[in-house]
Amino acid sequence: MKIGLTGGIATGKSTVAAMLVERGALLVDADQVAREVVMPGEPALEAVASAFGQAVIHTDGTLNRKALGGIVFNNRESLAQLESILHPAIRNRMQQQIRQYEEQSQLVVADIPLLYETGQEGLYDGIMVVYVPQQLQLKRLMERNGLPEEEALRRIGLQMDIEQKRSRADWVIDNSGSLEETRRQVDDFWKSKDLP
Ligand SMILES: CC(C)(COP(=O)(O)OP(=O)(O)OC[C@H]1O[C@@H](n2cnc3c(N)ncnc32)[C@H](O)[C@@H]1O)[C@@H](O)C(=O)NCCC(=O)NCCS
Ligand SMILES: Nc1ncnc2c1ncn2[C@@H]1O[C@H](COP(=O)(O)OP(=O)(O)OP(=O)(O)O)[C@@H](O)[C@H]1O
Repeated sequence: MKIGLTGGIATGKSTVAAMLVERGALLVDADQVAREVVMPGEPALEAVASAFGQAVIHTDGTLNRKALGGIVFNNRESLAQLESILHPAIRNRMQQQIRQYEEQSQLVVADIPLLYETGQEGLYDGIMVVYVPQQLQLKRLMERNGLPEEEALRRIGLQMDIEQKRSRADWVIDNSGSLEETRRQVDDFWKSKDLP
């Protein structure tokens, strides 16, 4: 079985993914794959450099993620342009990894922040949404990334509303309580699927 794992920025996808991995799932992480496709020598990095200029490339040839984030998270058109370069490469690489992992584990989890935004529900047997109310999402994002409220709200606003994601989910993990409470819900999911 392969499931998609999503939620909003800082709602706890990585936290829940780690719990699923502890129980034996194999994980494919879109944020990590997004880093792999822009390693030096990759065609996507060349395309990013042509589109955004040398200011987004460090002198050692690696991507300056902070500089690029500063551009695209403040300008929707630039973000759309970056996505049109990266998303096909990310999606291809993820599907390859998922096919390999399916031979090795009964549960493959694909952690994809923009799963609904990019219409990928149909690729999975079901979708798990990691949910916290927006106020708590804002608080955790500000604390983790050291962002001022205005900037954190802007980043949240770039994604589909978390309530909407929750209502579309096959399984909801409510991560607004303690980590123990979250782990209990992950365990319940595991048992409900008769996983080993
Ligand atoms: C702009 C980049 C270089 C900034 O890198 P940085 O290391 O600062 O952030 P990181 O990649 O860890 O992302 C942090 C969070 O930002 C959010 N985010 C990232 N990309 C996007 C996007 N296109 N739209 C909305 N939110 C996004 C996600 O919730 C993500 O978990 C990077 O986010 C990127 O390459 N984004 C485009 C690729 C993409 O869409 N990735 C999302 C997974 S499909
Ligand atoms: N149940 C919880 N209680 C308290 N803090 C939590 C809980 N779950 C997660 N956190 C904290 O909230 C922050 C966001 O969690 P996490 O990094 O797992 O989210 P994410 O959805 O993977 O984020 P992103 O979209 O940015 O990749 C982290 O600092 C994490 O330590």
